[in-house]
Amino acid sequence: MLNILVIGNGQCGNRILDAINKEAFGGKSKFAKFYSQQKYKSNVETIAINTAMNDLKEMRFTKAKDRVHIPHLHGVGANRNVGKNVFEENKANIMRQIEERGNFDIGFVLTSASGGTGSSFTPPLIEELKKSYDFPIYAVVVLPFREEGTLYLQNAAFCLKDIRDSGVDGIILADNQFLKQIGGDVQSAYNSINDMIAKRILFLIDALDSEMMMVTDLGDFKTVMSGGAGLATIGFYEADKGTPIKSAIQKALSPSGLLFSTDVYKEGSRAMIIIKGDKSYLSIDEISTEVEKLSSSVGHVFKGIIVRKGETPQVLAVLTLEVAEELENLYSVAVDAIHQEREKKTRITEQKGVDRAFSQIDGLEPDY
Ligand SMILES: Nc1nc2c(ncn2[C@@H]2O[C@H](COP(=O)(O)OP(=O)(O)OP(=O)(O)O)[C@@H](O)[C@H]2O)c(=O)[nH]1
Repeated sequence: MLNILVIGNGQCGNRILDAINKEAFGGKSKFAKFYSQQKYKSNVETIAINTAMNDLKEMRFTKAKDRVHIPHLHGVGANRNVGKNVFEENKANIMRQIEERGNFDIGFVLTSASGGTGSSFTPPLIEELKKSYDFPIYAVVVLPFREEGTLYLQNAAFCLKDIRDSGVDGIILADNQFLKQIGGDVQSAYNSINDMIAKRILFLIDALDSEMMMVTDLGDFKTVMSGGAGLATIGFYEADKGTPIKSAIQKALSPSGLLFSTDVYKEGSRAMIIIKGDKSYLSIDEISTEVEKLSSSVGHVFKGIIVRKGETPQVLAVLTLEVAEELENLYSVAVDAIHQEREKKTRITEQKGVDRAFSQIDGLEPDY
């Protein structure tokens, strides 16, 4: 049995964590609190960390003892410098909360790259965890909608770089911009994206702790995640009875299955494909053909098969990337945003526009 730590930082991280708990407890919020029986055999400890009390209160499937409030106004207002200081001041408390949960085989830290709390807490938290423990830690990082504004874009660029420098064992990317194809209003898009991420992480956890016909284990996952440029994404597809397994694998690797925009055949570096379902669906020939197709373009592909009686097939693909064109696009937009913010600041200090307006009444008194 694996011991797994999942930490959700900031609003986005908290919500994805809540989606994981929802899925793990079978979606029964009322009962989950009382009968804390997870569906999965791994021991999964979840911790939500936030400066905003309201974000923590909003969680419906995460136990109160798993919600850690770090008092600082109602959040850090997308300011990563403030966030880093708040983390530093509260570091001992946060690390103690984690230490109390015991030791782990693997950890995940979930966050958005672009807000204040999650994006500034995650890099130093991972750094601290890496100093204190020797289990691998993976960051699951949500990139912003590109139209969310200059501050979010610049945060995303610096946050990702900070996470990469933190000693993290790999970064799994999910991109709101790419996933907004799901459609609907913002709240339902968030919920669907969070459910997508939760489902993939829980499948992975389940797979790493399962008896497989063809085995992939934590060691293989670590090898995949250490490939490429330290960046990865996850694809998933749940097929119905009539779908041939080769189409299910193709769909998991296609834009509709992935969390981040990439052509896996061009940008992939290493991969792990895990297929789960009743053995009547699992044609070894079809699986081998698809896996060979992928390995001929990306290099090494680990393959795992979990036989589950009566279940329709599901496919999970973890892919590390050698290059990520979409990330380069994001950085070029972020660089424009940083320049825009800087120019605005210079203009304000040079012109002192508002001060100039006020100075016109210097020395005057109202006359009634
Ligand atoms: N996928 C997804 N993205 C979210 C969700 N909530 C917020 N975001 C995205 O996260 C970014 C904002 O970060 P938050 O996580 O809200 O910020 P925070 O870490 O709580 O930081 P502060 O509120 O500034 O203290 C934006 O890019 C949002 O689009 C969510 O539930 N799901």
